Amino acid sequence: MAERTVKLAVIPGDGIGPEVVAEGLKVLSAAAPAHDLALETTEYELGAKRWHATGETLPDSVEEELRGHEAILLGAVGDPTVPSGVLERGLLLRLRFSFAHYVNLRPVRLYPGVATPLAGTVPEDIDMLVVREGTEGPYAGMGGVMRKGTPGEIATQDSVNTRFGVERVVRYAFAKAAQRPRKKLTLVHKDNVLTFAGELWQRVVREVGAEYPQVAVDYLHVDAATMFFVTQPGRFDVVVTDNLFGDILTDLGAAVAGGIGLAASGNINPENAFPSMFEPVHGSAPDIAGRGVADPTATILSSALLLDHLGLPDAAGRIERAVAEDLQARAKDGGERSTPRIGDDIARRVAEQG
Ligand SMILES: NC(=O)C1=CN([C@@H]2O[C@H](COP(=O)(O)OP(=O)(O)OC[C@H]3O[C@@H](n4cnc5c(N)ncnc54)[C@H](O)[C@@H]3O)[C@@H](O)[C@H]2O)C=CC1
Ligand SMILES: CC(C)CC(=O)C(=O)O
Ligand SMILES: [Mg+2]
Repeated sequence: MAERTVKLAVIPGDGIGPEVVAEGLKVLSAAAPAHDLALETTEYELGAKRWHATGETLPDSVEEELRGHEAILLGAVGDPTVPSGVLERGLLLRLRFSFAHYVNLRPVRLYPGVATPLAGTVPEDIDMLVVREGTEGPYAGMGGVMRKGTPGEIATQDSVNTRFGVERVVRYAFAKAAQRPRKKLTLVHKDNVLTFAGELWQRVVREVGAEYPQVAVDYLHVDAATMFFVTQPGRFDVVVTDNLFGDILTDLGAAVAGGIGLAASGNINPENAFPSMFEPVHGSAPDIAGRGVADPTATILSSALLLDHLGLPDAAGRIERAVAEDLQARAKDGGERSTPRIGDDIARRVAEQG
């Protein structure tokens, strides 16, 4: 009998979601025996297919069931046959909001051997942790449309920034920065224009920062930050930012660190009052879905974040090492591999480790 059973909910979702999630599960299963783990997975069919069949995005009863799991592994949601936002808001954001995933944790790390478009232009020591706020900002869903369809139409989309919401994510970011060797935190915002929200973020960072004198604090406007992600990525250690800025910055971070197919994320409820949810940074990529060409590495690394969050850092480290080895091997032979083949190769490296 395994020492620990991990109760995992799996939402493959749309597009390449099911393809990459299958590889994430393959690698998790390969890692489990060496750490005396058993995986008890329950798969939920949510996404475009269910919406077309029933009109449902996330029934209350399913949300309730998900609540009973230790963690959720998600592929991606969104499909060209469904109006934009229906699944993204009705399923993904609903889960992030309902389960208080106020930390959207997105490591941006350039692994040895991985090609970056920055090659030869800047020092390529990229190792940052983007702590994106996950439940507020312009994603909150506040706003509306007036005089729709008329020449005087006005659409507003408010950014919600509560003291409570900002402080809890800033506290998490400082705690992370204090644990890392470089102990640096950069707040990214736009306080020269978004003055109300920006001033709140600045004040909270100042106040919480006083409790962390060992952490050096920097501030960048988001436009300048995008430039420095490309021209000086080494200046970033922990980045804390709002929901929208963090969304945009982490696709850019993925691009400079070897591509969107490698970028992992966790939607975390640090208090474990609700299950945290792990997913690649990328979306459902309908342009390549069903062809077996999606890179599952982002989902595999997200599975490692999942294990780490569940207090299983050794098992997480096993997966990360296997991915690092696989990325080194790719750098040498460079051949194209299918989605399941990459999963097989990483699972084999996971199993082969002593
Ligand atoms: N967390 C989620 O579920 C997210 C869902 N979406 C949804 O996904 C759909 C497509 O959105 P896009 O803006 O096109 O973003 P996307 O991330 O799905 O795709 C952007 C580009 O990256 C490529 N790509 C993505 N993942 C890849 C992988 N693993 N391997 C190789 N190439 C990969 C795609 O082929 C595409 O060319 C939309 O419905 C969108 O709303 C978008 C982002 C996040
Ligand atoms: C609601 C999602 C589609 C937002 C997104 O792009 C992301 O979380 O990366
Ligand atoms: Mg995104």
